[in-house]
Amino acid sequence: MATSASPTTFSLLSSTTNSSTSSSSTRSSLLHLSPTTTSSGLRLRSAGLRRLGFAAADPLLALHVASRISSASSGKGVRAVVSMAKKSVGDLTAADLKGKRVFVRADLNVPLDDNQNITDDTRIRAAIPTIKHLIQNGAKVILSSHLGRPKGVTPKFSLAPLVPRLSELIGIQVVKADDSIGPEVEKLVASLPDGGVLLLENVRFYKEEEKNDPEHAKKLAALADLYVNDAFGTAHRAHASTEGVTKFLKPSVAGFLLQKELDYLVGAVSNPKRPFAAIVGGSKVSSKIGVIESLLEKCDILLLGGGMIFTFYKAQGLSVGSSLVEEDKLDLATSLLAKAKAKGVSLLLPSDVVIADKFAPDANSKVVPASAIPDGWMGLDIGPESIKTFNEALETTKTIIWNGPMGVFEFDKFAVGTEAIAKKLADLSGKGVTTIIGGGDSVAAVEKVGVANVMSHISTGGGASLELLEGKELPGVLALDEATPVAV
Ligand SMILES: Nc1ncnc2c1ncn2[C@@H]1O[C@H](COP(=O)(O)OP(=O)(O)O)[C@@H](O)[C@H]1O
Ligand SMILES: O=C(OP(=O)(O)O)[C@H](O)COP(=O)(O)O
Repeated sequence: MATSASPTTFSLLSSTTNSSTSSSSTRSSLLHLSPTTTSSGLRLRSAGLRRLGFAAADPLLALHVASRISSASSGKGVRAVVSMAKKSVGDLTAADLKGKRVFVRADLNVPLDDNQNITDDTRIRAAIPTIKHLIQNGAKVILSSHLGRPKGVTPKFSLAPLVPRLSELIGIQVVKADDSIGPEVEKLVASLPDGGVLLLENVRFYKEEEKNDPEHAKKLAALADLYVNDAFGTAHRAHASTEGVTKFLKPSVAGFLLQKELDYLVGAVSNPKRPFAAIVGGSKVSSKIGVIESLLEKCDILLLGGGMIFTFYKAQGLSVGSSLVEEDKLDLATSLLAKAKAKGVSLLLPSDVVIADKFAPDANSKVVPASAIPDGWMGLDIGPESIKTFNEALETTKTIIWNGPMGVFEFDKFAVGTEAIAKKLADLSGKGVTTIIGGGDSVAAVEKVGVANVMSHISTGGGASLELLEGKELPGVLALDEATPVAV
């Protein structure tokens, strides 16, 4: 849990704020605020928080944040709150941008099918407002992203398939580099016209990217004059292109998408309407299972699906056949089950699963109880009984955050659980429940069902939104320049 010792953090509030008694703790913080609050102080606080989107969302929450930062910075509350806002790309005008080379880190990690076709372009569309603002103000945009988790140069993880869609959405032909650093890239940058866009090759083709190697970050930075981070989906990674590069480029500012995501998620999830449910699935078990611990501090109901569940089953002594399992997380799974019980959180694991005899769209499949997965079979979706139980649990909620599909939804046979949950959330959204979907594949699933537009918020970051929910600081955000304090 982040303590917000630094006044410049951009994380969610502490567990006291997010506890089931959040509204009363918010009020008590307000009372604590009053002795140090002057009327001008309040105005400054409000101004700083409005920049983050708090004031419109919830004045009580806004003041609570002010109070918390105020106490964390020993009497320098007003200055701290104002400085907490990050400088925005919207603060940069033509005077700052014309003719300048701007390194834009986006998260263009979109799903591709076997023929390299984009199956969901949400993340590309989300990156467009920042790119357009820059080119309309005469900047030369050097656009970068990762795709997947390649080990070295891997053609199937090239960003080349993204060029046509990017060009169409931006409205100009995007030039593609075959590398992300080096003399060839430098030549392309030098020939880029004002208002032009150069897409670098997958930044993860260099292992130095994920190591956040300073020398590598310096090479990336050498391509540009200033930096914009708009990669919310990767803001929880301290990599060379998300964090290291900021040490060498000034100003380093937040893009519109990054700001929009933070504004919504910090506001909605720090003080959720209760009961508050989280649904966690997908395949990134090792990076998400840890999040469950802190979700147990914040949620009333926790539903688990996807590849996540088999580690829990195995930890309970069940056989899981050849399903996805993280052997080194078995003890953690056991302790999480115990913790949920102790905390009175309703942690639901699917009672039945759809199993397959191979990982393929044409696999033979059948529904079995979770306790009866035979050897040689793997669980690829939640079963009908589980869908019913999950739907009933969700009926009782007021806020739901969902990250990670319930099954291998890319194969029609194993998409039923994910689609049922997507439809249920759409239905509840129509009834006033706050529904937040995070993660590349989860969003793709919701798009596939055609219900994305009815959800309260579609987040381009799965892991990032969960870490924000945990109260962790996002390194990609922390590294950015603070906004200049505004006089009110
Ligand atoms: N039971 C399962 N076994 C293996 N993979 C699964 C299972 N359930 C879901 N998945 C896979 O999880 C992937 C998405 O996981 P993840 O990246 O964690 O989600 P997100 O991108 O929404 O954060 C999908 O490609 C899906 O096929
Ligand atoms: O797809 C992503 O994260 P997500 O699956 O948690 O939404 C981001 O692009 C980050 O990718 P990473 O988890 O390989 O660092």
